[in-house]
Amino acid sequence: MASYVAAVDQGTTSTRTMIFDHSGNVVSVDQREHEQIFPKAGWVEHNAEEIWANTRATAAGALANADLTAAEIAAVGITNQRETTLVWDRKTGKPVYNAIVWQDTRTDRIVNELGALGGGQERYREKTGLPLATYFSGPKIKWILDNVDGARQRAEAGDLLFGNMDTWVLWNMTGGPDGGIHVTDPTNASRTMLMDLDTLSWDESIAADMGIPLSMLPEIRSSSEEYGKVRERGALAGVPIAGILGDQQAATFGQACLSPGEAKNTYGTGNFVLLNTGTEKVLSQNGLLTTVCYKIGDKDTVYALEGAIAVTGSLVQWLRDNLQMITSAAEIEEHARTVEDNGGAYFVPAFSGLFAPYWRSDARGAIVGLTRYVNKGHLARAVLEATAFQTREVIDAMNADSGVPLKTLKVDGGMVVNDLLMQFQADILGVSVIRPKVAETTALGAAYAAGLAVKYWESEEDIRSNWAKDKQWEPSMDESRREHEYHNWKKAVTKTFGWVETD
Ligand SMILES: Nc1ncnc2c1ncn2[C@@H]1O[C@H](COP(=O)(O)OP(=O)(O)O)[C@@H](O)[C@H]1O
Ligand SMILES: O=P(O)(O)OC[C@H](O)CO
Repeated sequence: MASYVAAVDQGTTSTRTMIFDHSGNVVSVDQREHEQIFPKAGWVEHNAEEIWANTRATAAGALANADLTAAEIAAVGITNQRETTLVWDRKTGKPVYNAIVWQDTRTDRIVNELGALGGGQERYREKTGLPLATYFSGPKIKWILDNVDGARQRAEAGDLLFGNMDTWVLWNMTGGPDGGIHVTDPTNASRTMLMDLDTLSWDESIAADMGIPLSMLPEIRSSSEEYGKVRERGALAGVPIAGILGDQQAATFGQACLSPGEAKNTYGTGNFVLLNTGTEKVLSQNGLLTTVCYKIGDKDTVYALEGAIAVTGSLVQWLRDNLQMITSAAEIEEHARTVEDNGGAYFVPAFSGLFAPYWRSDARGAIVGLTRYVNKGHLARAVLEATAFQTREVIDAMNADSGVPLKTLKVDGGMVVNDLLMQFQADILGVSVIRPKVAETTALGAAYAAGLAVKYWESEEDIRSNWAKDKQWEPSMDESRREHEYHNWKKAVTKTFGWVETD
């Protein structure tokens, strides 16, 4: 048996390949960022060919960094930014348009039109577990077919393929136009708004309403099984590709949230809280998504409730790149530490409208509570606090849906190195916040899915026993201040509603 398992993590801002050992420790990593393309206000795109080039480069880089060969890798898993939508030509492998990213709001009008059809919002919520929103893939596919010259005819003729980034990476890794396999898993498919959550198959009537030919949709397989082998020319040539999980579900798996009631929060470009609800599909009454958590081989499907928050770490990036107020993401903590509190300022980053629990596409960002007193330190604090307040809102919704208040929160992602944020998170939630030793839980989760399929790991118990705590933050804010701050935050949120006037 080969000694390691690899994972490709195709994220919103970068692509990395990581290699893990049997204890779940990181043996090697290679990472490349890709361009964020903003053609118009509210539009966000990626160049899919750049992403595929970065995938190839990081696979080779990760092997080289640890002086390994493909023969030492037992399996590779794929995890990815979810919902981001690509349509390409099956014969040439060329995308017909850039990938439309999950944060993109151009499908506003399409979403409103779909809501006006028979069944409206309720039909989508019951079948797919999702509210009608610009976030999901189906309306993005429709936009491409409606707006790219000739795309609809080519799709109807069977010449075009759709995929999220898992499918794009898998298809290319297994040969592209030369025998590439066109497959996805239920965690990704559950974010397209085209999959029936009970049957885990494409819903023909929803696809028909969106004008999407079924022939362009990938086959839905489980999250953990051998789909194919890496093509001979690839750095990982011959290695079985044996796991696919959307990145937030992968982090849930990598955090060993394997029993109902266990939850994690990933702090990346956005924040995503997932609560394992077991084999029961719970429909939220409080603005959360119902989604597939994972499906391991032919075992029963495990579901989750999800609080998806569009803008958290990307607000820090915005401060760095658009305002040049900081030169690195880490610098925000230094500024925030120059002051005791937010000075009365609250920053609601509704750049893509508001996701959970509001689902308001008419909201846009606002900073409220400004006076002459407010300085750079206060704003830095308000930026970090926005992440923690938004998390509190989705955890409150989860507690209301499940009826069982969360006692601890496992955290991971790029922002959890920020000590001030983690302490404020524990304070504003009133629960302990726990960071694991291996914070790369997304890639690790995909590696586990792949390693389980090839018997590199025996069972999910291995995942539990590999998990270890690094650091824990306990709440220290008094109750009245906590509730006062949270009240102000909720008031600030209402100020962003209705900014965009859609007809
Ligand atoms: N020290 C820090 N404090 C606050 N935010 C940070 C810090 N370091 C990184 N970030 C934020 O974390 C995000 C990157 O996290 P990552 O998990 O790599 O994101 P993704 O997987 O979404 O691409 C960026 O948006 C960045 O602004
Ligand atoms: O790539 P991330 O970590 O920003 O995650 C993006 C989510 O999957 C979007 O739903």
